[in-house]
Amino acid sequence: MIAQLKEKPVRSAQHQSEKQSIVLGINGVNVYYGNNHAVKNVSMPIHDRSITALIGPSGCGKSTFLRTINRMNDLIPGAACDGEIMYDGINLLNRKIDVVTLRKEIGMVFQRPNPFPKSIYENIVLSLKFAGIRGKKVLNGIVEESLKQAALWDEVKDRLDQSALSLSGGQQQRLCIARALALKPKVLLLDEPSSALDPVSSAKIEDLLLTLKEQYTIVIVTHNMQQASRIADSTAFFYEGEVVEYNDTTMMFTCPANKRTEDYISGRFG
Ligand SMILES: Nc1ncnc2c1ncn2[C@@H]1O[C@H](COP(=O)(O)OP(=O)(O)OP(=O)(O)O)[C@@H](O)[C@H]1O
Repeated sequence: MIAQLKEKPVRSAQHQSEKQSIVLGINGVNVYYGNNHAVKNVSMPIHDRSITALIGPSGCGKSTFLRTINRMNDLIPGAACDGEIMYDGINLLNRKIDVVTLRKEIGMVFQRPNPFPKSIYENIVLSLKFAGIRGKKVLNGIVEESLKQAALWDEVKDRLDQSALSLSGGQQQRLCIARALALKPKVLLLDEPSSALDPVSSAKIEDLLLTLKEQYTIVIVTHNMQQASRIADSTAFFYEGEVVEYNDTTMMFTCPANKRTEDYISGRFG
């Protein structure tokens, strides 16, 4: 039988008191591409309504690990994983879980903005229809709410029927964030979401993430040390597939426990 993910609990004032509870409990996760052991025995907590940054040199397994959380790696031939990613009492790496439901709960935004070649409105509505949400009034409401959450509404409310491709890169990326938010996820995974953007658009994304963390749990891969130090509550330093250090971000950047972390954040390699 296919195990369904449980209904998402309603967020409430009581939920607020659990702010630092663990949303994703990651225990001994390994990921392989054939013989390449890309992620090695990774364990860490991901706390509720916080930003966790994954940093480390190119090829150290950050994106692979991120994609494993919502099972995007399943789509890669030859990829395999083991270990536990516990979410709401369920191991997300269990082959039997419904990945479509999982990806609604744990949404993903990629490095390059990838809107559909459709209108701004359709970009959000298509995912909702796919998720079985119907009714013009309901759909319109969610479109407005998610565009507002992504700090894009004021810029696009008078041109919802225009092509998403007519937006700037930064606007397109905020649209992709709105598209993910429309499905009301609990967790948002972002793989270098501002690396393809200019500094002004990048700053807008950072501001947006700081606002969104009041409601969502965010995990972000970034190459930008300043960005990690500005926005992340916790940071994990990956090196050759392992998490060498995981800590409160301020601690990691001011007082790294490991020499390799220190060398990386001070720009000696990577
Ligand atoms: N689709 C794939 N198929 C096979 N091997 C892959 C695939 N994606 C990544 N790898 C390998 O897995 C290892 C980790 O790569 P990954 O992209 O996760 O690292 P990363 O830290 O995110 O790098 P970057 O910062 O450059 O994006 C590398 O050895 C890479 O070659």
